Amino acid sequence: MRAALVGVDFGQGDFAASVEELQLLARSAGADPVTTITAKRSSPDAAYFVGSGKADEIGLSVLDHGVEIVIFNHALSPAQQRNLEKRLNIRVLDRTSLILDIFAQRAKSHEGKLQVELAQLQHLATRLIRGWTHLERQKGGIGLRGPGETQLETDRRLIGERVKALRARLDKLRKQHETQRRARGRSQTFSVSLVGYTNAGKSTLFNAVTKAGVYVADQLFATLDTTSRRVYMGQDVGNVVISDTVGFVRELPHQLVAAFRATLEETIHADLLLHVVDASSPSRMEQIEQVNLVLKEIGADHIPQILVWNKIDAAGLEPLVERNEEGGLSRVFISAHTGAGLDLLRDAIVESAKKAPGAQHLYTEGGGADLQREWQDWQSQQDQEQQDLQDQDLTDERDPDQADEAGGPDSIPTITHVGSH
Ligand SMILES: Nc1nc2c(ncn2[C@@H]2O[C@H](COP(=O)(O)OP(=O)(O)OP(=O)(O)O)[C@@H](O)[C@H]2O)c(=O)[nH]1
Ligand SMILES: [Mg+2]
Repeated sequence: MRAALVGVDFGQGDFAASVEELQLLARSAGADPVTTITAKRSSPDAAYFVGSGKADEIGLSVLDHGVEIVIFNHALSPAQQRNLEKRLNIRVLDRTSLILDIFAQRAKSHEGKLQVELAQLQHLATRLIRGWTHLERQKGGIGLRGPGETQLETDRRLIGERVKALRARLDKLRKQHETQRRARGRSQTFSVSLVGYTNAGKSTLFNAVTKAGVYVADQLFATLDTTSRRVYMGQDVGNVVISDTVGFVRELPHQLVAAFRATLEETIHADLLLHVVDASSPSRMEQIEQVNLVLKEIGADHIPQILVWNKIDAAGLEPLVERNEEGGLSRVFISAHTGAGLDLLRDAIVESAKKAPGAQHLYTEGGGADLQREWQDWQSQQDQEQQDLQDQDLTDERDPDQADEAGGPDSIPTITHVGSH
């Protein structure tokens, strides 16, 4: 499906990287991005997110490139999405729906599928407005219409019921997990979760570490999900359970974070987080921040964390262990690909396991001088970019053409895409 991508630069973070990431996301969802339209604004336009002039520019681009779908790199309000679809006469997808769609395609387990459906319905519920014609057409369908109820109320009620049922089932699964976790006696086994931005190299590292262990249990724990493995870490520590997890992206939809809480349970209950970072990515600092935001959201921000600077082969760095002023581990430089530094990482895991529980060595509590400098540089760079944007004369016109909020029959929200697959 030929797609036009739209990114608006608000002067926050690395805009080019963010647009590049949208291209990856679009491709992951099965779209073929044929053109990218960018704009610079200080704040979103209420009616179209971009200004109406920009919207028309997108419209021309759609015609020029035979585009079938327009994908925004932002969360659009239901009204903005509707107005854009009306003006451009084409399906418009926002970033949240795009990510939800990728998750829907990837979800393999029963639980994963339930979680995605829940997230999709919750997202859909916010854009439910009058004129949901495909249900309208089935009007009179059995049980679809209660007496005196409008279609909208019926739709809301149906979604609400489904959401409730999904929540109940997920809750039950969560309790089962909890029981299993207790039965495993996880207090005896030190558990490590690999977390990090998508594409940081978590799975590569997971494979490298589980193979690199002196002893690797081939067999997967039935009670863990398929991405957890037991690795023998030597006499002092014994077995350690290592889990690979779902990657994070910036602006991970809130519904998705909530729905995936159960999947991320291994992360919440881990004794140590290896926060894997793509050291060769120019936006690594921003990615670290985004991952930490999600960790906070799922209540895993209190867990000791070691930053794993991965892909040093691509970044031109050497294997290294960096410590904070108190001598705690803060950063380990490795390449999951070449295997460089994996021995250092294994030592770091062993050291953490020996110190646990209690030893907090969150990099946020210091880190080496180099890391601190890197943070400061990045932050002042962010400040500067923000300042530059404010200094500019932003004359993107405001749009008075606020479309009717109630919506007529032609302002139908796009729901085919977010239905379950
Ligand atoms: N050059 C280099 N590439 C690496 C290294 N580690 C991983 N990669 C590459 O980075 C890409 C992403 O690796 P994955 O292991 O799938 O990343 P991930 O973090 O599991 O990604 P998600 O599952 O999408 O969150 C792959 O193309 C890997 O081959 C490394 O140390 N050096
Ligand atoms: Mg992975």
